[in-house]
Amino acid sequence: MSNRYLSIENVDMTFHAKGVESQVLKGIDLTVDRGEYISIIGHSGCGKSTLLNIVAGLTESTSGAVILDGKEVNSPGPDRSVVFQNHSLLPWLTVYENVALAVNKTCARTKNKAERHEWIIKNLEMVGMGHALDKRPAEISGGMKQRVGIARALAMEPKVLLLDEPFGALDALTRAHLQEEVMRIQDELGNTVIMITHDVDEAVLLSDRIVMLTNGPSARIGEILDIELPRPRDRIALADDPRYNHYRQEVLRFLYEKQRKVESLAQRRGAVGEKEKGEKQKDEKEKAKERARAKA
Ligand SMILES: Nc1ncnc2c1ncn2[C@@H]1O[C@H](COP(=O)(O)OP(=O)(O)OP(=O)(O)O)[C@@H](O)[C@H]1O
Repeated sequence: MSNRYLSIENVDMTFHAKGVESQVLKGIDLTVDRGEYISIIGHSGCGKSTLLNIVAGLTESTSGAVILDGKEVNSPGPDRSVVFQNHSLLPWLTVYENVALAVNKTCARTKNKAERHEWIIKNLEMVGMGHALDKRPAEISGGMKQRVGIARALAMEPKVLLLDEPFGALDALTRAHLQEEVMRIQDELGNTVIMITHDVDEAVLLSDRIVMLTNGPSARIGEILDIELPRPRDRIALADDPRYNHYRQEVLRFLYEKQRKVESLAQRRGAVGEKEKGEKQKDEKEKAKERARAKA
């Protein structure tokens, strides 16, 4: 049953930079149910991060609205925590202190000091970082930093977790481990998640729905694919599952079709440009001949 926990309503985004206006998003409509895992996929530069930033309240849309649990989103808030591709941990704080900073801010009224301490440890243990509480970011690997970032985001108990290519900077093995962790945590906590990814397998493995954006400018939602694979999901078993491969093909087909359209548009523009150039050269030659004739 749909409960429209989060709704993105007719969102447009136009940037104005150095006197140039560029429309990035046009008429984005999407509703997300509580506990749903949504991936957003689309070609580079189409506006995925812009859309996520609008939901996060970091960017104000030109028109339209984002409604979360009955309230309009107008600014960043603890009900939406964001994990970026490159960790945003404070380098002078330890792993524990990085999470504590967020927890002390968001749970000051709901948890006493001892409860907050337990909560910080619990969230770090959930992502397998309970052994490194006193390490500073420079002393741990990229994958570990992302784990801490995810623990920090989860510890804030957000209504929506926003993940902007959270595994994009990691090697394949670390990436796979973290995907497993996120699936396990998702099964346990039932978070509502919106994740940007470029990775088709990752999108199919983790999502309930994949939202595919058309190429910009003025990107729209091109298609939405329901991923009806039972959970928990096992990547090895899914590799031979015809449904899994069908979903992969669907996303790839969408991305390649969009790419082909862009290429043929660019070729057409190039051909038109060449034709115009040729005609201009012909005109100039004719004019030069006329001038020569007039002189004679
Ligand atoms: N603050 C801004 N001012 C002007 N233009 C911007 C701003 N932020 C983003 N853009 C432009 O909006 C377009 C979409 O950018 P965005 O980062 O949302 O795309 P994306 O799909 O997330 O890209 P990628 O997959 O490469 O990360 C780009 O052309 C970008 O240059």
